[in-house]
Amino acid sequence: MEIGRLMSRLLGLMSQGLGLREDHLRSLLENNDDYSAQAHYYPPCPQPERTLGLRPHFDLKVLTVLLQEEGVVGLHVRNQERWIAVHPNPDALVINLADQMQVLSNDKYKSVLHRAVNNKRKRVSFAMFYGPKKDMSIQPIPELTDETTNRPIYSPYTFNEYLEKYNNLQGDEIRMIKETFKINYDII
Ligand SMILES: O=C(O)CCC(=O)C(=O)O
Ligand SMILES: [Fe+2]
Repeated sequence: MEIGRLMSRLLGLMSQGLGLREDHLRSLLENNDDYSAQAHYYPPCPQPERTLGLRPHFDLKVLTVLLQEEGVVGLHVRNQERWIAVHPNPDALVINLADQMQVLSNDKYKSVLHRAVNNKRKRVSFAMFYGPKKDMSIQPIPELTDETTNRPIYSPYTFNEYLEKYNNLQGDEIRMIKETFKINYDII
């Protein structure tokens, strides 16, 4: 399956980027992984500046592969207090780094805050979310932490616990879930 090959390659490169063995993330997620997909249809909007297609969020899983329709810009990523438009490239997929990758990497990688804006014309995008099964335990990879300068930033949790917190949070604010699992070293 093509998407499986792409994931395997990405996980290999991301493991190397962390200074780990190439198969580290792959073997962590092997037999613990899960794919889901979502198609988005953003209808034509007469006053696009007055609404959002998707409000700012972090993706929940590990990595997201996004296919964007050509000719219309909708995806914005947050970078240094600004929104940057990600122009569709017919020969490229967009890969978004999601929350569980940030936690596994002990914040060496950062999940990306993003949103989708509307346009006067319709837009379609297709997202494939790659992540852990619900019962997988998530915690900073021990090889990336120590007891001095690289202390683990998050305590272990199951992906299901993360999802429950996500589902229980309401309101329009950006949902900051991983932050609730941060270890407070001041009170230990
Ligand atoms: O439509 C887009 O470009 C963004 C979709 C998205 O962020 C998501 O499905 O999580
Ligand atoms: Fe997203």
